[in-house]
Amino acid sequence: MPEHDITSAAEALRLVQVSKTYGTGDNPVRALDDVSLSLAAGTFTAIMGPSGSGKSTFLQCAAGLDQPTAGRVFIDGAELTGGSETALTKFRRQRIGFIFQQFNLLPTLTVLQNVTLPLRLAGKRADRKRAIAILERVGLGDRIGHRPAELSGGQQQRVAIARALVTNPSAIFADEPTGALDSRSARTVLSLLAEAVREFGQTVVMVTHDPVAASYADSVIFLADGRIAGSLDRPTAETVAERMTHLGDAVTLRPAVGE
Ligand SMILES: Nc1ncnc2c1ncn2[C@@H]1O[C@H](COP(=O)(O)OP(=O)(O)OP(=O)(O)O)[C@@H](O)[C@H]1O
Repeated sequence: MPEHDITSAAEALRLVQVSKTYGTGDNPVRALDDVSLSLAAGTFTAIMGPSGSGKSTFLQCAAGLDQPTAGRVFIDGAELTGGSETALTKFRRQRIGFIFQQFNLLPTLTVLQNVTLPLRLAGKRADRKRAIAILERVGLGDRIGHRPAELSGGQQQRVAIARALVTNPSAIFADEPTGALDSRSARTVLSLLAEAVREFGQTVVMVTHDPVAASYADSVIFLADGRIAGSLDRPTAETVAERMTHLGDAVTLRPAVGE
């Protein structure tokens, strides 16, 4: 029997009292303040909140791109925090997929080489067949020999999705993945992320400003002032937008007399 129980095996991400403070001395900024949460494997979660509420910091700490000042992060039951930088890099390569607003593809590599790169970096065989199958799945089977500059923004983001999926990671973190796209390309990208969750059981955590993008997720977690300020299951663009408006009120009006 494995030592960890079924509950923890079905948990893709756990944050335990995670805080992040930038700077020291007179003006420290507490960007994340004692955040605890647990996300089940095979779920699609959007992280939303006003500008400066800590969304990027949350993503950086949860995905092991930065170390929290306090607290612990677990991916798929394994602790991400507390190890060396080398251990963290290895952990990221083996267990985490990333999708960024600006795609972050390597311009000199072909589409196929970009997609197989994470496998090579993780010391695995560059499984061409698997990479091509995933590229076909995202509608780019006829573009595998092209360079990123020869593709539209939406196509480049689909390459980035294929690159994130190729290692079958425990969690995929997406930072404003539709921020640089027109609305039609954005819909395609969001549908692909939702399909990866529903059809392949992937776990996706996505930071976004856009209520329409958030409506593709199974649930939304709202941040305000570095703390979790609520959540919403089965979001629609309307319910998310409404909640965001009130979140803004709560943050800016907090010192005022309560309603
Ligand atoms: N490297 C840094 N040094 C100092 N302060 C920082 C740093 N990075 C972020 N902050 C501060 O931490 C807080 C949270 O920032 P963060 O970028 O996580 O917010 P955000 O919700 O992603 O904002 P936005 O929606 O505008 O991108 C802000 O007050 C920000 O100014």
